[in-house]
Amino acid sequence: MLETKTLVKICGITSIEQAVQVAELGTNAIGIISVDESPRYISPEKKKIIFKTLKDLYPNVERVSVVKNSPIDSIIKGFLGEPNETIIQLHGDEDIDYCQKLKKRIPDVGLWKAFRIKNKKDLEKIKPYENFIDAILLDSWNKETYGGSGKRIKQQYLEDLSFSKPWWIAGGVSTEWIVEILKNIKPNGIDISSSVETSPGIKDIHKVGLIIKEIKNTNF
Ligand SMILES: O=C(O)c1ccccc1NCC(=O)[C@H](O)[C@H](O)COP(=O)(O)O
Repeated sequence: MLETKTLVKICGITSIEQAVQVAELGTNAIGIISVDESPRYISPEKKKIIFKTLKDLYPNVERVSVVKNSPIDSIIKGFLGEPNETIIQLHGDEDIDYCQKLKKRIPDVGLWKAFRIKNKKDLEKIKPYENFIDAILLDSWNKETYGGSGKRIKQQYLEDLSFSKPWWIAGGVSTEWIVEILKNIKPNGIDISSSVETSPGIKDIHKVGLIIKEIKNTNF
């Protein structure tokens, strides 16, 4: 039987140097935060340079723009011409109508929808979206920020999950949690940010290497 490897996304990259180092370590996706209140926010101009560099050097690494409740026109404007991103990750309260409208405007860019899970009921909101998005990302809920909090989703909400689209786990993922995630939760991908940082937006490349290696080398 062919083994399917769990994918890795390193999110909140803010420089070309770190984008290239992280790509070299074997990540499958790199996220850039286009949410202006985030300490990891970078401008459309800088994002364009980073994604263009990744596109040229590591074309197989997904280039993910993370946005939150942005008007569709401002997402398109933020491309500064042709998009260099391969994925838009909607990390706010975007509804299905918004997803459909955005997809119509940019059919060649993948659409991932993040759901911030506060309770069991939040999981029930996902199914209706499934036909209108390309992947699901489950993140934790907290009142201070929409993402990058370092907080985990409660374990009890992560049992027996099944979706018709590939899904990613996010929120407080660190090396201590990887075995449990791979053995029992079994997402298609793992999204990591603050556990591998020295400060918001600055990654500890050694830690990034260790966690990617652990994910890629652990088999169940
Ligand atoms: O990272 C941010 O600062 C951020 C701000 C606003 C919306 C989304 C944001 N990040 C989205 C991500 O995909 C993060 O990787 C995800 O929330 C997990 O972060 P962490 O808990 O720090 O691993």
